Amino acid sequence: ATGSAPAVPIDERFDIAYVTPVTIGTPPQTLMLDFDTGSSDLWVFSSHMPPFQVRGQEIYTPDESSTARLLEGHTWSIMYGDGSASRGNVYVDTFAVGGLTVLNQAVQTAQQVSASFTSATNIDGLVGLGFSTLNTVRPESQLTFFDNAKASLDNPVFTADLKYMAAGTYDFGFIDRAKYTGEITYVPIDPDPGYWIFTSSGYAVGASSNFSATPIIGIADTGTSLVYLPTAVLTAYYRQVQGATNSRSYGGYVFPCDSALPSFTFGVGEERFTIPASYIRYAPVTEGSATCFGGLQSSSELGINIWGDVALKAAFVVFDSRSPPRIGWAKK
Ligand SMILES: CC(C)C[C@H](NC(=O)C[C@H](O)[C@H](CC1CCCCC1)NC(=O)CC[C@H](O)[C@H](Cc1ccccc1)NC(=O)OC(C)(C)C)C(=O)O
Repeated sequence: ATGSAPAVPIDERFDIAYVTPVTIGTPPQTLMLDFDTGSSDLWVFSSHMPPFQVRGQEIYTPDESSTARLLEGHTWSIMYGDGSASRGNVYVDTFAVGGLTVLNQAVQTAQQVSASFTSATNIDGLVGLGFSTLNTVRPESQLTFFDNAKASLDNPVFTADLKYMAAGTYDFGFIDRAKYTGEITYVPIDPDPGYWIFTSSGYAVGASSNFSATPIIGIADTGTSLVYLPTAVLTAYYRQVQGATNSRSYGGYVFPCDSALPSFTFGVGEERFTIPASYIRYAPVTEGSATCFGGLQSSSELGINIWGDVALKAAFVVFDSRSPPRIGWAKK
C-alpha cells in the first residue's frame, strides 16, 4: 500500500505550520492535522472538550462513529517545546490519509488544550511521525499511524516535500522520483531519543563557497517552523546582515526587512543544501512592521538543534524506518 496527501500552509503569508486532511471513523469525519516528525501522539480536537476551547477547529466526535471504541483507563498529556499543551482520553478507530487506511489506530481525544492551540484555528490536532517510544499514552503507550501502517506499506518510508508558501506533499510507502532531482544522500538516524536525529556535515553563510566542516547534530522536525542552530553559526550568519540584533524583547534575531540577506547552506554528507534568503526573511515581527524576524534562530535554550520547516522546504526529505533507520535528503 501507499498514500499521498497535501501539506497545506495554515497561513498564506508565513509557513508557520502545514496541515493535511485525514478522515477518522465511520462515517468518515474529516480533520486537518499537523503531521509532526518531532512528536509521536495522534491527538485531535474532540467533542470531549469544553466548547469555549474550540475556536473554529473541526472536532472528532467518537459517539458518531460506529467503529470508535474507548481504550478503557488510558489517558495522555503532552507539552511541546513552545509551551503549548493538551491532554485527554483515548479511542481506537479507523484512520485514513491520502488513500492509506489504518484500522484500530489509537486516536487521542482532547479534553483540554492550552490557549495557543485554541487560537491556532486552522490546526485540528497533530499526527506524530516521531518514533513511537515518545508516545505519551499511559498505562500502555500507543503506536503512531506510520508504525501501524508500516507492515502494509510497499516500503517502510515516508517523504516530506514541503514548499515555500505553497502546498507540498507527504508520501507514504514510496519515493516519488518526480519530486526530486539528482540522487538522495542518506545519513544514519539515532532512533533512541525518539526523534529523527542526524548529523549535518557543516554549513556555509551564503552559497557553499566558505563551507565550515563542523558536525551539527539536530532533529528533522516538520512541526517546528524555523531552524534552530548553535550560537556560533548564528553569529557567523547575522554578522553579514546589516542592522541584525539578537532581540530579547522579540525573543530572537531580528533585522530591518529591507536588509540584504545571504542564503544559508548546510551539509548532508558530501551534499550541500541552500536555504534561500527569502525563507530566512521569515516575517515582520508584527503586522506591517519594518523589522523582520529571522528564519534562523539560536538553539542555545533548546538543548537540541532543530532543522524545521525553513530548512525542510529547501529539500526533498526521506524518512526511512528500515533497520537501521536513516534520513535521506535530495535537491528538488
Ligand atoms: C512531548 C514530546 C514527546 C515531543 C515534543 N516535541 C516538540 O515539542 C516538537 C514538535 O515538533 C512541536 C510540534 C508543534 C507544537 C505546537 C503546535 C504545532 C506543532 N514543535 C514545537 O513545539 C515548536 C513550535 C513551532 O515552532 C511553532 C508552531 C506553531 C504553529 C502554529 C501556530 C503557532 C506556533 N511555531 C512557532 O513558534 O513559530 C514562530 C517562532 C515563527 C512563532 C518535545 O520535544 O517536547
